[in-house]
Amino acid sequence: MAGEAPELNAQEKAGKAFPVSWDQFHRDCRALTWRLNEVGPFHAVIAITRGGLVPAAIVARELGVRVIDTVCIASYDHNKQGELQVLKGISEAAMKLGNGTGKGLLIVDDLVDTGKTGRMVREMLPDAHFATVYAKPMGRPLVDTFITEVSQDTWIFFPWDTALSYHPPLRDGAA
Ligand SMILES: O=P(O)(O)OC[C@H]1O[C@H](OP(=O)(O)OP(=O)(O)O)[C@H](O)[C@@H]1O
Ligand code: HPA
Ligand SMILES: [Mg+2]
Repeated sequence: MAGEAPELNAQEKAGKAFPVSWDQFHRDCRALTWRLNEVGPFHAVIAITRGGLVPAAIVARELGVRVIDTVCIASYDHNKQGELQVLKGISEAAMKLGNGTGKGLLIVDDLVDTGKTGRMVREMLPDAHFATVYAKPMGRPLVDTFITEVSQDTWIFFPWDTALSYHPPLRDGAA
């Protein structure tokens, strides 16, 4: 409608960009594992797909955990959050390993932003340990262990969503 402010998506609201390289991400996952090593051992890792798959693989490798399950949740269409959709729940085998409550299980995701996704998985596994590589203030209280906090108005660009590209020099008007 005329005069109404257009709805801003998360990235437009964010404004600040925090690009993460593969190398940085790998180092941050290793740093996360150092902290998790003090908390475990864990019977299994539960990756929140898709973003949690990459850190879950690295963390599981470092911790020597061979059982990895997924909980498949979609909410962001590019950078705008919609309704949460559980596309696949936690498997019966993983549920059994966590005694039905998640005890001894490690949930891994790439980040918490509003915390909606994390909250949903916590409800499924209330006694599990929840770890993310990055955290924004709104989601932070939901996470047991994380490595780097960024402000709520920052948008994190993960290496699997980005590519190297030409950047014009400052004198040609680059920001
Ligand atoms: O704390 P929240 O505001 O809920 O946001 C965090 C979630 O959003 C992203 O997943 P997304 O739904 O984009 O799916 P993807 O992992 O498949 O990219 C990210 O990987 C987290 O899982
Ligand atoms: N970056 C990438 N994906 C996301 C973010 C973010 O900052 N917040 C929620 N999903
Ligand atoms: Mg995700």
